[in-house]
Amino acid sequence: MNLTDPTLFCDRAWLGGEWIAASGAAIDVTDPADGRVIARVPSLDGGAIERAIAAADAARADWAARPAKERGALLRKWHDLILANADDLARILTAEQGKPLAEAKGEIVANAAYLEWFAEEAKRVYGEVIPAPAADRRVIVLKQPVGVCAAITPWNFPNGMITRKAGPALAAGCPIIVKPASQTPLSALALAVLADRAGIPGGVFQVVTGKASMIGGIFCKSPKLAKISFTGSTEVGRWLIRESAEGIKKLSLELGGNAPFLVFEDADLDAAVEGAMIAKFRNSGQTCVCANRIYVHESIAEEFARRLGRAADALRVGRGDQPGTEQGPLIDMAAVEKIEAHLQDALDRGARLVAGGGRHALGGTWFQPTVLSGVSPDALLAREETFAPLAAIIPFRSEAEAIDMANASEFGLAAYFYSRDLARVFRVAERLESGMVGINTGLIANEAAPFGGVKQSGLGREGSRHGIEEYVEMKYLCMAGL
Ligand SMILES: NC(=O)C1=CN([C@@H]2O[C@H](COP(=O)(O)OP(=O)(O)OC[C@H]3O[C@@H](n4cnc5c(N)ncnc54)[C@H](OP(=O)(O)O)[C@@H]3O)[C@@H](O)[C@H]2O)C=CC1
Ligand SMILES: O=C(O)[C@H](O)CS(=O)(=O)O
Repeated sequence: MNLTDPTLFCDRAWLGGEWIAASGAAIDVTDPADGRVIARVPSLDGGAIERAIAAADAARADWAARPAKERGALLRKWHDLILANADDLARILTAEQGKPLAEAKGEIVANAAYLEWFAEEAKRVYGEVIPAPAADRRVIVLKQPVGVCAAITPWNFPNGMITRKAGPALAAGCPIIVKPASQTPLSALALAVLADRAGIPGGVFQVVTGKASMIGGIFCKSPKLAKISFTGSTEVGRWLIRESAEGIKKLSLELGGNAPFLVFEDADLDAAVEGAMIAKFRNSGQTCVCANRIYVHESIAEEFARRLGRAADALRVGRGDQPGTEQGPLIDMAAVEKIEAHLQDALDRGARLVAGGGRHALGGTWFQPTVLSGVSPDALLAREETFAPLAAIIPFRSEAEAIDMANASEFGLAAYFYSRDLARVFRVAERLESGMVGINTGLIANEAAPFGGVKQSGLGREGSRHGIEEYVEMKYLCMAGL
């Protein structure tokens, strides 16, 4: 990997301030570009997970009692170390996840910004003094950390999904235990090396690796653990709700999406194509906010398809660590099989192939950036998240029809639309059923904005001043006889 600092490549779990090497059961970490095993990380047993929770619980009071400014300073130091080591972190990320190096570095830098943001927000967790209904009373609201938290994170953003959760948790005064995806634990462990270097206590930020259902089960049942923040599939999100029901855990869930992308007849077509390329093909189509259903007004649908197809054909497909690569491999063969099923279903229902259309000549899990036009609104891909580089163009006749089709989904994470008509911009933005709407842009996430969904796309928000509220409880003090 040619790391400037080889100590960032770490294959041990970070538990209570100790590095735990694999002894017995282990998880192979592979490079999706060639299937080569690049590391083996421990598959911890239940006892180790309980020890991590105990270590977090032991660290809880001291961490919560530290002045917010001090917690913020440590977060800031961690942020600075991440930026200083961004090139190495990007190499590790690309090796285990496959995305192009430039995108990997983009993920790291853009999401380190959440640490910087919450380092500042730590100082602004304000309580309230509320005018009381009686003269002898005072109503005061304190905001206090919820307690020990766990984060379960996915493989598509192995670095960013951790800083987005750890930033607000640590800022609010909560220790956090991270269970990264088994396919991409090395980015999480590199972050732990830097957290330790920044001076964040061992029990306050931990990374455990192992069997997901076992670890998730312990998180859900432990009375010492107050909250779980999860990003991943809706299926696992539902499972976490069920498993944690007994102990009434707090949950933040960032689940599946099925983003509609609407292009109206008054749109700037070049801008819409550029936005669709980002919203569809970033991370090879493996983001939860990826455009999955592209609805284009029938008067411009063919022209839009032609331009999008040309742009998709021009994408440079290759290994993420090769200069100039714009599209890396998919994470695994299951992802390849899913895109094939969605593609075949759309073709069977009459769609026309504009670009790509199958596995890439590179073999493995590479897939050609693919564009379809004339897709039926009933196609499988209109109902299920494809999570792969398949852009499906579905023509529409009227604004009302476009909005109805966009909202005909149980998901509601992101939506996008392109229009230059100001009245339409407000009308459509207000009617779309999603937590986030990109208007004349295909890129919406940033640390200052509340990221999250409605309907079955999840619960809670990450980023912005609202993000830290997920990690604090209100306590109301009722003062009488004054
Ligand atoms: N919202 C988003 O950003 C994401 C959405 N997805 C969607 O989900 C689909 C499937 O992807 P997949 O990776 O399987 O997603 P999962 O939801 O299975 O995985 C996400 C995380 O949850 C963990 N996990 C899996 N099962 C459990 C469990 N029972 N209890 C606790 N944690 C668990 C995984 O661990 P482990 O890796 O060890 O199994 C991983 O850390 C994708 O095709 C996509 O549609 C996927 C990833 C991110
Ligand atoms: O897949 C996700 O979780 C997000 O889409 C990542 S991003 O859009 O915020 O970069």
